[in-house]
Amino acid sequence: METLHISAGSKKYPVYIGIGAVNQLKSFLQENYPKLTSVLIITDETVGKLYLEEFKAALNLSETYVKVVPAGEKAKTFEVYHECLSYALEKKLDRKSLILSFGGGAVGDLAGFVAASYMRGIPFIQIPTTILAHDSAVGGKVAINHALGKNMIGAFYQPEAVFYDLKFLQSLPPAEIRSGFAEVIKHALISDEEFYDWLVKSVENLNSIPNTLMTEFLTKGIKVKGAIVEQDETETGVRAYLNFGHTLGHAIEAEAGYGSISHGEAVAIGMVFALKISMERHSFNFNLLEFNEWLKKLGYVTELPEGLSTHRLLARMKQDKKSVGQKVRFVLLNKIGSPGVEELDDAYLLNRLDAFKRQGGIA
Ligand SMILES: NC(=O)c1ccc[n+]([C@@H]2O[C@H](COP(=O)([O-])OP(=O)(O)OC[C@H]3O[C@@H](n4cnc5c(N)ncnc54)[C@H](O)[C@@H]3O)[C@@H](O)[C@H]2O)c1
Ligand SMILES: O=C(O)C(=O)C[C@@H](O)[C@H](O)[C@H](O)COP(=O)(O)O
Ligand SMILES: [Zn+2]
Repeated sequence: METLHISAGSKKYPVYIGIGAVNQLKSFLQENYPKLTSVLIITDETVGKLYLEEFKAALNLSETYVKVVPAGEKAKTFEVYHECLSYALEKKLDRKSLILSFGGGAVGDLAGFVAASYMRGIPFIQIPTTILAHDSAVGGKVAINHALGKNMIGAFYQPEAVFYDLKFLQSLPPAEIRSGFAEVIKHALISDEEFYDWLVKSVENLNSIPNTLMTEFLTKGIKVKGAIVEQDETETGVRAYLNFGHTLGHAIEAEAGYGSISHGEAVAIGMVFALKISMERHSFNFNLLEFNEWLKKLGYVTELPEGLSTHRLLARMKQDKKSVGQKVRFVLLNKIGSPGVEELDDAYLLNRLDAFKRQGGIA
């Protein structure tokens, strides 16, 4: 079992990683919340069916309520958010209650935002169940989507702890493994060449990742994320680097319709595009062709989904949270491990998007 510590602003919290991590949750609650009045587990239909009974039995607490939300991006809506708040009020949760977010990134983002806003904030704990959530469970970005943009309504609100039990990952379908692994690639690309080279060398397919390898790249990824969050909790500077691949990625998710392409798969396309621009604008010596081939071998699509308008994608990118005065600000790399944020001109971006679309990616 590995334990990391994140210090974000005023909050310092542990991240427990490993098979069986969740078995420590009950004693953590007993030690740290002696006056706990009730617990609300927020989970989704899929995770609930697979693991809720086992999870509740391991917790074995009185005054435990459960809210099951739809799986995937359907959880990150105003309606579901409202339902969770109503449920918490009906069950009389108070400021000594605690929310347990049990699921992937969508559940974590939703449950965290419920916790952040219920009675102006009650504590919550992340119990991630996807590879992707090595990213989303750490760092305190919590949010729901708006038709006009991804994660547009939310807060920075840190969890009390993260219990990352890797046994849950065994039931992930291939598409979710792929989605989550994209954020691992992102963490490698923005942090250091050694991590990136090791990752490319070690991961030749996503079908049967040995536990030791999985633990190693997830732990490395969390370390990269934690180090950045510790420097800049609320994204006034370097935290934007964690958005590498996301400016186009989020635009694709919103344009295609939330949930019709997974977050990680959209980010993978966004990273290919961002790398291409990085190479055009900087003397960045990177083997993009090889990267693109590696992604394809792992099962990623590396071109824009069919039917998306580049004008509309640009309009979405102008609405991105990093934008200032409707000027698109893009995370680019000077080299692996050396990201920066650059303002890009609309006409230039549209031209590059059109070429990316026309050529079917980088080819
Ligand atoms: N807050 C952040 O910093 C941050 C970082 C990255 C991504 N995100 C957000 O996270 C979301 C994507 O995360 P995700 O892919 O984990 O989301 P998710 O919660 O939608 O999970 C993906 C799918 O896998 C299923 N699932 C979850 N755990 C499972 C398991 N153990 N076995 C089988 N199926 C399982 C879910 O039911 C769902 O259908 C996006 O909304 C994205 O915007 C947030
Ligand atoms: O933690 C961050 O900061 C990130 O940007 C991590 C991203 O992987 C994640 O998808 C995040 O939710 C995107 O943030 P947003 O502010 O662009 O919505
Ligand atoms: Zn992301």
